[in-house]
Formats: sequence, C-alpha cells, structure tokens
Amino acid sequence: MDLFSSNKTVFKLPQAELIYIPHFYNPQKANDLFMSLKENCAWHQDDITIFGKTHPQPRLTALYADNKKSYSYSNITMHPEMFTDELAHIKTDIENEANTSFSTVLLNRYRNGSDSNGWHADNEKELGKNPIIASFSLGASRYFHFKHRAIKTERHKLLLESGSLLIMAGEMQQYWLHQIPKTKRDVGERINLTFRKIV
Ligand SMILES: O=C(O)CCC(=O)C(=O)O
Ligand SMILES: [Fe+2]
Repeated sequence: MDLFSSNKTVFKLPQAELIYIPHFYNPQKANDLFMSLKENCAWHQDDITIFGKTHPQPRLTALYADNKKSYSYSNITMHPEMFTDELAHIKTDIENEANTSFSTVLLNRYRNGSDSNGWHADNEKELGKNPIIASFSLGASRYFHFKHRAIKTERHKLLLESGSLLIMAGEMQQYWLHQIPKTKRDVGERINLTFRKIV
C-alpha cells in the first residue's frame, strides 16, 4: 500500500506552511472510500446567509467529532455525529502524518462543477490560533486556489487529486484565503474531508 508516501511537496510561502502529499492513499483505496463515504455519511445541504440573502450552500456537508462540540461558520451551526470506524481509521492515519490530533472532521461533497466553496479562511475562534488543518480528497480532482490577503502577487492554485492530503499550518488561516471555485470542466463528484481540532 502506498500509505505515508515520502513524495511530498513543501511550499515556500510567506506566513503559511503548506504541504501536499499526492498519493497519501493509493487510487484503489481512495476509490473504495469515496464510494463508501458517499453512501454512508450523514449528508445534508444547509442554507447559508451572505449579505442578508439566504440560499442553499453549493455543496453537501457532514460533520463528525469525538466530542459534542458544534462548529459554526457563515451563519451555520453544525452539530456533529459520532465518528464511524471508517472515519476514525482515516483520522488516525492523518494524525500520524501530520503529527497532531484532531477532534472533528468536516466533509464536503461537490456533486459536480457547479458545486463550490467560496473564498474563506478557517479562522473560527474555536479552532484556536494557527490551527493545523488536514484536507483529504477523494474522487474527481478539483483546483484549490489560495491567495495572501495583502501580498497581491501571492496567488496560487493546486490540483487536489484523489487520495491526496493537503496540510495547512503556521499562520495560513490568518494571512491567506482559500477556495474551491466552480468549474465549467465536466468534472465528476468529489468528497473532501477537513480534519480540525475544536477545543
Ligand atoms: O474542498 C476542499 O478542498 C476545501 C474545503 C475547505 O476549505 C473547508 O471545508 O474549509
Ligand atoms: Fe477551508
């Protein structure tokens, strides 16, 4: 198995630590997990309110945690389900790679290229200062855009492939924004898992 592949890219960025591991899980295992999570997770579509207008969030989400702590962002408060064995297993693998522990995983399901995740930082108070966030991707590849809030030349994109792990750390959530834009490319479905620690 291609677990804990040493093939990793450490990006040199001002005020951020970003590490990309393309084949954290091999394609077979990634595909099996994609099918299983698609079927078994508690997916739902919340309404979000932006600039006073309420509309359905352009993706499905689910939240799991090993505590009862809720997670709030963009006027949504999510209450977690208990970790399944399958999600707990992935969590352990990622904790070993990232050298930290996580309490919570937020799953995003992008059904096609019209689903997206707008510019934001994962800077909610409950994540603490300089959180480590590990983002694990399954299914269709989608571009992850990231830009520095103040240095306008620092704007980049990275194709997140199935089975890959992206670790965001350092001051990234303070100084950078990230998004998964819509795409007109004919892309299939993608599931992303972002592991976080909510204390
Ligand atoms: O889908 C992704 O790769 C990113 C998800 C994300 O940024 C988030 O859930 O905060
Ligand atoms: Fe995020």
